[in-house]
Amino acid sequence: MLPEPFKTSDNGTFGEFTATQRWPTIIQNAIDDMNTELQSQSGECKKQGEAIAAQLVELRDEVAGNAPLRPFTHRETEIAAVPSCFNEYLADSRHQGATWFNAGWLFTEVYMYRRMNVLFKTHPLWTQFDIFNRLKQSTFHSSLHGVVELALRYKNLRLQLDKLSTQHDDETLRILFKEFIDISLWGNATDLSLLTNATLEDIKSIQGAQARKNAESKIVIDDTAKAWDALLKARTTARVDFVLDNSGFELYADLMLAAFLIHSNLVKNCVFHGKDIPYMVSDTMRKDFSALLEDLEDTKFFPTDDQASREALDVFAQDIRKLVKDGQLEFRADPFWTTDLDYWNLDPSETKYHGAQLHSDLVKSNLVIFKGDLNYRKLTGDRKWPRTTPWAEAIGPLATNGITLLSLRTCKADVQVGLPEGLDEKLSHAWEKDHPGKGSWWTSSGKWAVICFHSSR
Ligand SMILES: O=P(O)(O)OC[C@@]1(O)O[C@H](CO)[C@@H](O)[C@@H]1O
Ligand SMILES: [Mg+2]
Ligand SMILES: [Mn+2]
Repeated sequence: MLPEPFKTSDNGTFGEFTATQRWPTIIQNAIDDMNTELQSQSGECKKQGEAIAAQLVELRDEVAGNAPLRPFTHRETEIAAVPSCFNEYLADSRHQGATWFNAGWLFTEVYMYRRMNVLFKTHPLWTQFDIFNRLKQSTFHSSLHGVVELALRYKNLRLQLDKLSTQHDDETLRILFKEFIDISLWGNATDLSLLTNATLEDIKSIQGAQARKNAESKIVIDDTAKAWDALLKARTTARVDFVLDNSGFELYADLMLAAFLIHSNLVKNCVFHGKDIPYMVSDTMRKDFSALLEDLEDTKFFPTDDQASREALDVFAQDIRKLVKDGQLEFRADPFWTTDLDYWNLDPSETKYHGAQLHSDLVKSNLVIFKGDLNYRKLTGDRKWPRTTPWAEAIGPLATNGITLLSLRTCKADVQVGLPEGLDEKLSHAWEKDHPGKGSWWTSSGKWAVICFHSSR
């Protein structure tokens, strides 16, 4: 018998907190950004925008008032191309009486972003407007320091990668792989000290290893070595896929990892899977991918009077553009990724919303990297598994249907599996000290991470 998915009505859970406290705030932030945007609009555009803002207020009140979850109307479905999986869920006998604060957390959260998108798609002058764009861009802009630091490191390493791959210095490549995985995992410039413009010897040295140990202590499950072995087996012609999470620095770190894999001749090409609508506030759309490259080359967006830094940013952006032009890096955005379907549907059995299509393509990949917490929730069905449940059990059909996967997850939700006996109790006890009654929320704090691999080949 499968455990139930987490619900927004589960007392004392982070999911309940997210629904009741964070969702109204997220919508209010969107209303505020809309009102800011409207100050520079006029005429019909302003009129439509004001209508959207008013409907966002209604949506906020609907959520805050714990209203029933309504199906999308025929008109909304037609104009906004809403996949019918949402209405199917709401029509399902098991989900009758669903309200915002009493329904599946995963479904309701994804449904909320779809409800917001419908408001824009049903106003002709606003169909392509990303209400989260201002926030995405300002967040990336404020990460200038980490962006420049990483660009300098990369430029330094880039020169040495050719040598490493011809010398077959796999040990150094393995260490660098781990570095780039860690940076992609945390999606920010946490611990760049290991990639200072030190020589490779330094990185291999004792203090490099010590600094790495410190960063590693927060990674409570680490299958990096298994992913490394999978790449070594497929080296020089491997394909690696990234099911993306956030735009901005996290996407930048993912691009760094992809460039490292390709230029170290381990991997031939990478496929990035983004979102087709604005989603979870910060998730990556095609336009965010293009904007990131433009931002790197924009002296106003990333001002630096340091010539070396300026050059490092330009070199990286040009390197990525070349990989795209040469077909070694591809960006796709299948509608499946923004449905409420969990990833047990990445399987031949799911033939309505592209699950089967994506599965037949992803089995050709040597490694599918799923980034972030929401993807982890979808891999495990966001279910109330005991936290020691084996990873292979929690990912259901993905354990046997031929996809080789790696989840790089910073822990930001209630669901957690794969822990050794006793660890949850230990970390809950520690977290309880500063968070009375919320000890189990250590898995929702973003302070710990897991790197979970599985291959059925
Ligand atoms: O996928 P990400 O960006 O790592 O995290 C997504 C997230 O912030 O949103 C949901 C709660 O609103 C949770 O899955 C998680 O906290
Ligand atoms: Mg994330
Ligand atoms: Mn995200």
